[in-house]
Amino acid sequence: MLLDRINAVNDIKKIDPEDYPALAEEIRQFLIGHISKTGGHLGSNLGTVELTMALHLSFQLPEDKIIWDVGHQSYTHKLLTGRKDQFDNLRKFGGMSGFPKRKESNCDSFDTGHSSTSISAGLGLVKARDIQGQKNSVISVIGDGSLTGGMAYEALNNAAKLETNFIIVLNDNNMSISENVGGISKYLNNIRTANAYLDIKEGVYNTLKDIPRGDRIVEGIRKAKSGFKQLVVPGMFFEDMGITYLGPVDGHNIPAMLRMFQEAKRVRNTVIVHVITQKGKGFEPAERHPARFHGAEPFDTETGIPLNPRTTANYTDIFSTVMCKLGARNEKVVAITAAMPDGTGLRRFRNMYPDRFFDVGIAEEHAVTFAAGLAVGGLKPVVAIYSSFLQRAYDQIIHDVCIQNLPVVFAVDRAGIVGSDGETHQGIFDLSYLSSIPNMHVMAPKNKWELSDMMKYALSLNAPVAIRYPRGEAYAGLKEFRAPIESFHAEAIYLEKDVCLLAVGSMVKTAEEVRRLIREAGYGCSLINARFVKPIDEKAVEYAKKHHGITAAMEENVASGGYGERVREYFDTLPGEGELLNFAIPDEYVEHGNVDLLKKEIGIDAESIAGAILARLKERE
Ligand SMILES: Cc1ncc(C[n+]2csc(CCOP(=O)(O)OP(=O)(O)O)c2C)c(N)n1
Ligand SMILES: CC(=O)[C@@H](O)[C@H](O)COP(=O)(O)O
Ligand SMILES: [Mg+2]
Repeated sequence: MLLDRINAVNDIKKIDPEDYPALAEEIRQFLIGHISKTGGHLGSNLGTVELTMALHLSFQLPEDKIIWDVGHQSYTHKLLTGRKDQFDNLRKFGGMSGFPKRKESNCDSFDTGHSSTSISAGLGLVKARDIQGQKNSVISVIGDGSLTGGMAYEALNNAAKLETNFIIVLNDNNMSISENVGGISKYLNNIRTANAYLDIKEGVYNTLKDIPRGDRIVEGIRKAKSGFKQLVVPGMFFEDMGITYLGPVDGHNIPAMLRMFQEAKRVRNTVIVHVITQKGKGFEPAERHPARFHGAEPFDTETGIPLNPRTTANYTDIFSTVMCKLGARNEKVVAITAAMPDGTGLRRFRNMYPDRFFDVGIAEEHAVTFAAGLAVGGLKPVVAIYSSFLQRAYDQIIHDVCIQNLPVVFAVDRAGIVGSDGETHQGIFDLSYLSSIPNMHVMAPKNKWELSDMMKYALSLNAPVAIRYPRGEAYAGLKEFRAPIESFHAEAIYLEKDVCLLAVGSMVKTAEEVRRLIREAGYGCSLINARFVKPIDEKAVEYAKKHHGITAAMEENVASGGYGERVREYFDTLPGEGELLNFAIPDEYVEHGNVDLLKKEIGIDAESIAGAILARLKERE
């Protein structure tokens, strides 16, 4: 096996060039074999095998710096930098991350996870290099999807005036997670098509040259080609900015890329190398369904069929269904996604109401201000964005939506611990960052029915509302508790003495288990579903304080600025013996791993919470 000879960075340079195709094939089989068991970002990694090999052959790591945009395509890079043995624990708690991590390897030069950051970070590394008189290369690898993000253009604008070498590799597979969208995607498509056209022409020239008077015909065509070239010359958009454009080059042809990277190294300014790759290459199901294999759960390597198909609805499914119903009821309802029509469940809405659906690309900031414009224009926008990606649009939420008190509904998916994607993707800040904004309403459903009810309620409010719900299975318990949503009121589920649990969203399910354990220990226990995190229901807090024992505020969010802190602000002003304990995520980042395991680690699982409450009750007795 060629892979057996790759145990450390730069070992690839010892491989005979004739063996590169065989090595690429071994890497593909390795990735398919491992990701089929652990899950992970399959399609993007299969597409970048040769590209990564060419980069590692052309540059000297760790001195040269490669920055992987998003970082979900960095598995081959991990393999080629001595991390082969860690793939069994890919994205598992304590195991190797699915993204580049500087703490994991000195060959990972910048941590990523969110898109469109690589050019800014790369430019920073270039400037740091130049100021310190260093000579290394800096290479930012960005996908065509990530090139729809505004930050990439801010960085290109800045990089255009550079007078030293900075290499940007545009990894163009004509896909974001789903189909790529917008003007830039169309522009890149034109380059690809024109390139294919020019290739065909080369074939025609060669044939014509061999026939009588063929030379003169070829000359005529060349002239026509020049005119054509003026219209569609590859990369003029970048060239006009002052950035050198090279390519396009076949991203599965290692010798061609090696030549291109040598040329790129000689450029004395910012240079874009446009590389064409195929997402999912080498695994037929992923080639046919690139969106499905973008982020894969464990699957059968023969068929690509998931090993553990889902049998229950998740919150995204519920949101998807309710959006279709709301769209039918009210034609002013419009839906916006930032490049996640599948992840957010909006594809069905798009299929039913294509004119009222907008995929704006990986552009969360724009999505929010665009929604504000739609609201001012008289429509009812619903913006569906994952909790951690919505962090991008904080100013837009304040400046464009909330100051004007506009009726924009934020469907905040993946709120809470998301699991294997780790630090960059945990949705653990939204309750804090949203609750601190005047005019904003923040809600969280306890179960699948409540998500539907909250969506309907949110659209009836003439103000900004955020509804946050977690990744994964929608809770189907507590069905019998479905009191209508009333403005800013919590929902009483069980009322007893001793202990009172005030739980937010996903934590209501945990609270049921906490309550069971507390009652088993001989205490009474109330359970209140908070429903609103902002404004908080003060009556519920007053009721909680009447318990002489412990009140526990429970949330899947950081403690700082979260629900518990808001409760405490009021709780401490009230008379009574009761004591408040906050159960939330401590002031640290939560790494990747199984969700239940992570909750246990940080002490927000049922056993930990019940144990802490019972211990405190005993101390008080
Ligand atoms: C700010 C932000 N929004 C959304 C995402 C989710 N996301 C991850 S990869 C991806 C598509 C990236 O497309 P591209 O850069 O072309 O890479 P490919 O997956 O095609 O390899 C998206 C939308 C993200 N990581 N960061
Ligand atoms: C890399 C990235 O940001 C996305 O692919 C993300 O991993 C999707 O997460 P979900 O699997 O929760 O949709
Ligand atoms: Mg792409």
